[in-house]
Amino acid sequence: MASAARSATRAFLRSTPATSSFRPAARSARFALPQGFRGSARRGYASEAGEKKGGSGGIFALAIAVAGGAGAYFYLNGESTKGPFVPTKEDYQKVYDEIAYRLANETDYDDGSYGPVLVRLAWHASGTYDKETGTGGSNGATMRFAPESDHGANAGLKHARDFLEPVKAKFPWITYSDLWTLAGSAAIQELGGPVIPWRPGREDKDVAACTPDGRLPDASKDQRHIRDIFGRMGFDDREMVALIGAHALGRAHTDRSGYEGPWNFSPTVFSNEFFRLLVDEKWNQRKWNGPAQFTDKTTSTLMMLPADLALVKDKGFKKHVERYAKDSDVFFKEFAEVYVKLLENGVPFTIKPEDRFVFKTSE
Ligand code: HEM
Repeated sequence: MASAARSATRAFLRSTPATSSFRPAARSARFALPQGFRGSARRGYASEAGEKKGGSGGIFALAIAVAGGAGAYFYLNGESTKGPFVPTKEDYQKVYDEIAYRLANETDYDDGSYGPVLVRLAWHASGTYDKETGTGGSNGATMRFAPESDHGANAGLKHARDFLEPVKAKFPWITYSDLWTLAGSAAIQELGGPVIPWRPGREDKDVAACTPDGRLPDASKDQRHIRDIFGRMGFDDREMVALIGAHALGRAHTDRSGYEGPWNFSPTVFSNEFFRLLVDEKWNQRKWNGPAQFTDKTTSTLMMLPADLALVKDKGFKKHVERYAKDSDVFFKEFAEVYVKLLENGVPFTIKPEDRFVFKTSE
């Protein structure tokens, strides 16, 4: 398990902040400049960022154009020998390392990790996809703008967006939509989950591309609603169940969704615990003033949403819940496949699926 997950879990169990681990790999990533950000190209970037121009080279950055899905920057700084900056897999690994570094060190949040809320950001950015119209999805990062940022379902995701701002500042060539999805993949890996192959190619869109409210699931609803919402994105029963298994991570917050509590005792470790508890535990309706939710009979400290319990009420869903509860390897494999699909729906990639990047998880 990655050290971020381990330290965050300790923090949750002891309710004390985890000591941050300082890894040499992450440390070098922190100070590394991406390929192409040296010499004149770097000056071009500095000038774009508003720093004072200097030297005799004249205008350093005449134009910056984002080329194609790869998010390549052209630095037309008067030195025609310099080509466009096209990020390589190694450049994206540096972005991954920076996110992993921040996850390991920014532990004064929730149960000790921003990982779960990053997974939710990537999901809500992607889960607006409509296969009929081709609208929504991760290609656009339109949650940067109101009204989408103010949609009830997106409450609390500013924490995740703000967490990633320093990463965007350090690697300005990456689009927000690539950054948010890469962060979702990185968080799954760093919290002990499966490898999530990833490819770049998303472009940021403007406010006009914001999706209408109501495309994300409503936790108070049942299996019919789940099939409507996830069917619209192109998922089948098995894929829907696997995806919702991400509720092994994180917790609900009264000031965000109105619900409260974690789904299991290790909310910063990716596991099949969500399914095991759905099958093995008895869930009673919680008596409180908040919205209808369920609590475990054994400790009364855990939580299930009405939509979570629909997964064991419905026969078509339940058989997958039981498969995943029994076999964590099967869950990890099928989750990885469907999370990749979620993050890629509607994106016009130029990179082929077989050339997806596999990022190295932190030691
Ligand atoms: C029927 C489908 C789903 C419903 C109704 C649902 C609903 C919710 C709700 C109400 C919360 C609590 C938000 C808060 O108060 O902070 C939440 C959290 C979360 N959801 Fe879902 N969700 C669904 C599917 C998914 C999927 C497909 C994923 C990822 C693949 C996911 C990942 C997460 C994560 C990681 C959290 C924890 C966030 C945190 O700790 O801040 N959910 N979800």
